Amino acid sequence: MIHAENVNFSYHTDESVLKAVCLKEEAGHCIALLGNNGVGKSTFLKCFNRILRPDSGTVLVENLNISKASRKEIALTLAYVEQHTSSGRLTVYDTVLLGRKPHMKMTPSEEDYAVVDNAIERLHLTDLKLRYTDELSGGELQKVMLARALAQQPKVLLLDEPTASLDIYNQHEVMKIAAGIASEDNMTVIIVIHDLNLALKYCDRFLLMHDGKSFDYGDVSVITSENIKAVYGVNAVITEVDGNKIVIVK
Ligand SMILES: Nc1ncnc2c1ncn2[C@@H]1O[C@H](COP(=O)(O)OP(=O)(O)OP(=O)(O)O)[C@@H](O)[C@H]1O
Repeated sequence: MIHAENVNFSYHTDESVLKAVCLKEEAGHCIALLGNNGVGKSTFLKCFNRILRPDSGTVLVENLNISKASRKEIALTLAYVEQHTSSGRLTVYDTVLLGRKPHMKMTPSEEDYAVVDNAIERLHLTDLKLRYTDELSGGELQKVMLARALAQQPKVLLLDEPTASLDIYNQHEVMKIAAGIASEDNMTVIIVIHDLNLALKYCDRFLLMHDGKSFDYGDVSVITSENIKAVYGVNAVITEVDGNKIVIVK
């Protein structure tokens, strides 16, 4: 279970970026974090995993209070793939192996290697595993960082625009994998995403943010023309294709 309660944050100015943001959910859901540019989605993810310290409010993952947890406890609980990934000069394999750091003793165990192999296979990176990360395309690197986060075996996976630099095939691949991780591994996956139709196809919960606040939260029923107008300021119609809701901006 995750529970973010009344999370407030400002960046050294009087202006609040997050205003009492709340999010409570059982494990096993893939949650889309939606809202317009600058509304505070990335800031919320960073407050969630204590890269930033909220001014007030709490974040609980199961019984762990993130504001009081050690760095090791946080690394065993939360994995985060940031929006703009960069890499040093390591192979893909060694980069993914870094995800095992919180679990590792002095040297990697057989289990560590098995988890890394599994993450690499799950992201279809086997052919790239001996390549250096600074020689990959942006989309390939994005998938490597997701594999590293998976290798961490967290309870909560935080993904900031994971599909931003991916082609249409890989956008769907990554979202399918993210949704699969949530349902099959009983993990909570929180994804900042701008593409509403990708979110609708793969996520089962939606947090709509507006003006630094949680505007609405719930299953697919919260994606309505009214909410889209209120949050994004655009007129949209909602229709269905093959049982999936889709949004068409008028
Ligand atoms: N390091 C920082 N210092 C000061 N202000 C910041 C900093 N990072 C972000 N902000 C501001 O905080 C607000 C929220 O930014 P944030 O990146 O969380 O928004 P977002 O919803 O993720 O946006 P986008 O969809 O464009 O990625 C914005 O007004 C932004 O300018």
